[in-house]
Amino acid sequence: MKAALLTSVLRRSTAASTSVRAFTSEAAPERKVAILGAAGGIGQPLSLLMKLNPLVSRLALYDIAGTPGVAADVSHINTRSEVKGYAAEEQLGEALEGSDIVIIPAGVPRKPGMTRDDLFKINAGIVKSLCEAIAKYCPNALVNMISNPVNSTVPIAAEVFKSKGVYDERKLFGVTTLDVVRAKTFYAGKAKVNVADVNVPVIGGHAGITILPLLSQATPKANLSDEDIKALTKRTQDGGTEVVEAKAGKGSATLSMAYAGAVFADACLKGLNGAPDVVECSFVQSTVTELPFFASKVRLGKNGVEEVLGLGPLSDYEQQGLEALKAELKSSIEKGVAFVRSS
Ligand SMILES: NC(=O)c1ccc[n+]([C@@H]2O[C@H](COP(=O)([O-])OP(=O)(O)OC[C@H]3O[C@@H](n4cnc5c(N)ncnc54)[C@H](O)[C@@H]3O)[C@@H](O)[C@H]2O)c1
Ligand SMILES: O=C(O)C[C@H](O)C(=O)O
Repeated sequence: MKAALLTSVLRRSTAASTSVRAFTSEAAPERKVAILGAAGGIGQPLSLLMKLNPLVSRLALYDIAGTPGVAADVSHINTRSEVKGYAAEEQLGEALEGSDIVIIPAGVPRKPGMTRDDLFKINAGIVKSLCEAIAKYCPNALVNMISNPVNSTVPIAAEVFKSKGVYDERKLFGVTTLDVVRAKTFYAGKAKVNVADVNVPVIGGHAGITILPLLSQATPKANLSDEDIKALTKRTQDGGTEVVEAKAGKGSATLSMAYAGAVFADACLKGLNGAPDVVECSFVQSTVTELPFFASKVRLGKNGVEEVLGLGPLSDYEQQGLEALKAELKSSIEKGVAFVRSS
């Protein structure tokens, strides 16, 4: 959901004359979206934003605690989708059945001083068991993985799906949209352009130096110095830590992540519905580099990933950044694979 669409949905949904009919008249196909971890810091605002999306007809909100309240709350909003909350593990199957997209923000967030990899111990197991349920109840759904460390949780999901014989590489996405959201905001500020007009691809992975914004490809073009480019790159790589430190022990990015997750899920829905030229960056199975998973621009379609797009021309600085990120990304991917294979 791009900013303009979100604004227009919000405007229409708060207008006195708005009725559910206004949304159903858009004749979008039936689409079920499930959110796993729906009662959390990301899950709650993401549930709100997905409830506002007119492309969603059924919204399943699952968490291990707190979902009835979130579902009751969100369900009163005057939009098309029917909302149901699922609170206990025995309800997970029903939450997942018939889903077109499953969004996963379940798991623990960072505290100051932690890396995303420090979350592996707890989140790897959570993601593995949720993916086992997805393999059983909705093996054809697109999976939008938000839980960290994304560089490892996506390979974990792939291994689970492979072990269950349901892996389709076109349907598994690590959500790296927040890196793009940040790169766009920081670039717009420095270049003094309207953020709504800005595009910045971000490649690699989703942790520290594995996050590589391609500012040489940013549009609209601006004359930035090498120092500016370095500072923007570093700020994008450290954007998550900036929020973790500002929240001082109360978690990591939730609101901007919910926005980013809603943007990415909206793009997936549009792709499923056959909209042309839907392109977003995402961490997917890839042959763009020698690494088996890599974030780059991907074209989305009726089956998920339609095409993994190349990196385009890189500056010398970006080329160095690309070489520098490979070792860490490779080891995070291997850690995820080993976790499933050894369990
Ligand atoms: N990909 C990204 O760009 C990005 C951005 C921000 C945060 N994150 C990650 O998203 C995750 C969630 O962050 P948050 O701030 O929402 O955390 P949170 O603690 O506020 O919420 C997590 C929710 O997950 C639920 N949960 C735990 N185990 C579960 C299970 N087995 N099944 C279903 N739900 C379960 C919890 O009950 C909780 O409601 C973290 O791992 C965080 O690092 C990723
Ligand atoms: O930084 C974090 O731990 C959360 C997330 O990955 C982010 O980029 O905000």
